[in-house]
Amino acid sequence: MDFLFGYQIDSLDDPAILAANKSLDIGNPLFTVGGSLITVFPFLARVPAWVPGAISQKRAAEGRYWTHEMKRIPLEDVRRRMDEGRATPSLVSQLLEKKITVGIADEDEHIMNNVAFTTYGAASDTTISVTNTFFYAMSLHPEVQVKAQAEIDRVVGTHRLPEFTDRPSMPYIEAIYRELLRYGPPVPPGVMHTLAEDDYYREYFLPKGSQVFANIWAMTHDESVYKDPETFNPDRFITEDGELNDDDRVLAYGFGRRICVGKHVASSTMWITIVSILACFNIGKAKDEFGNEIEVNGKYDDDGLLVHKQPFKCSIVPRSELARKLIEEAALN
Ligand code: HEM
Repeated sequence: MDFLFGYQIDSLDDPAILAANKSLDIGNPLFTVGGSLITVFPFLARVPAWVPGAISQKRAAEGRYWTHEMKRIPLEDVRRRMDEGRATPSLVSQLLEKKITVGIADEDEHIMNNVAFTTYGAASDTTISVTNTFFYAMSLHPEVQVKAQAEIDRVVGTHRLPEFTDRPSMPYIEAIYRELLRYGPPVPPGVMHTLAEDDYYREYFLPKGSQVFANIWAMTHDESVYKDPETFNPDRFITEDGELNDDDRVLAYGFGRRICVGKHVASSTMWITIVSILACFNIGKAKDEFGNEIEVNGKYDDDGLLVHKQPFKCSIVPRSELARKLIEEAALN
């Protein structure tokens, strides 16, 4: 929101975040085949919302309201701050600036507003889902952390935080990134595509206009490609010589011309998150008041499009005094 609108979020109760969550919670299930009969029988979309049983229309109307709010709140905020001369640079503020100085078409403004909102919707839940899977996987796999931290200490040392220039020298961290997106793709069924022309899949004829899903989950859990697919194992991406193998497809970003346009941002965000956290913290199982380890809840919530880890307890402690200082310095900067 900062990058898009210069909108500062101080709490999860922020009205823009509440509106975004409502919009996505209502909208995501409608997006999937099982989520609404309309996706199976498109003619049902013509049934008015007042008809008894037209649940999807009512949900769609509710979703439209929250989507409108999700766009209105940060947009009005950036306009107000520009009027008061205290807007920070952002995608939308730059466009509105341009509108005042050289003028832009209403259509362009409309597009930019929708791009900013779509980007938020597409970027937030996916990145958060992978981050939660990361904490989950680390709580269960101390041996992965030991290897990762040995690599970080060898390449970065212990007196600074990792930087993007370190990325090529860290095959094991790269393998963790790849394995996270293989093990827990945030959009397991992929996003529905519509065929632009007639096609065949094996002996099946698929007429133009058919809606198809490329099942990301099935591909990333295909036993013939990924042995023991339910196990979190970054080493599957490492060769015997300790180098990265050539499986750099990251299927979790989808396919074709509608492939995730944010995949490079996502890759950088996930990489710096993984490496910075592992540089500074040890993650493990939480303990109860008697010192016994609390089992980690392995379940995910699934709205038919996106999956999110259910809440679980874990322990997150600084690796050392030096790490604590690095964290404090980073927080102050
Ligand atoms: C780990 C993080 C992410 C994952 C796993 C992910 C995954 C996906 C997937 C599966 C699609 C649908 C692709 C298809 O139709 O085949 C998609 C679309 C999209 N993603 Fe991402 N995404 C992530 C992060 C982001 C970020 C950070 C941004 C923006 C900065 C973003 C922006 C978009 C947009 C705008 C689309 C729609 C593209 C279109 O329909 O043409 N995503 N993403």
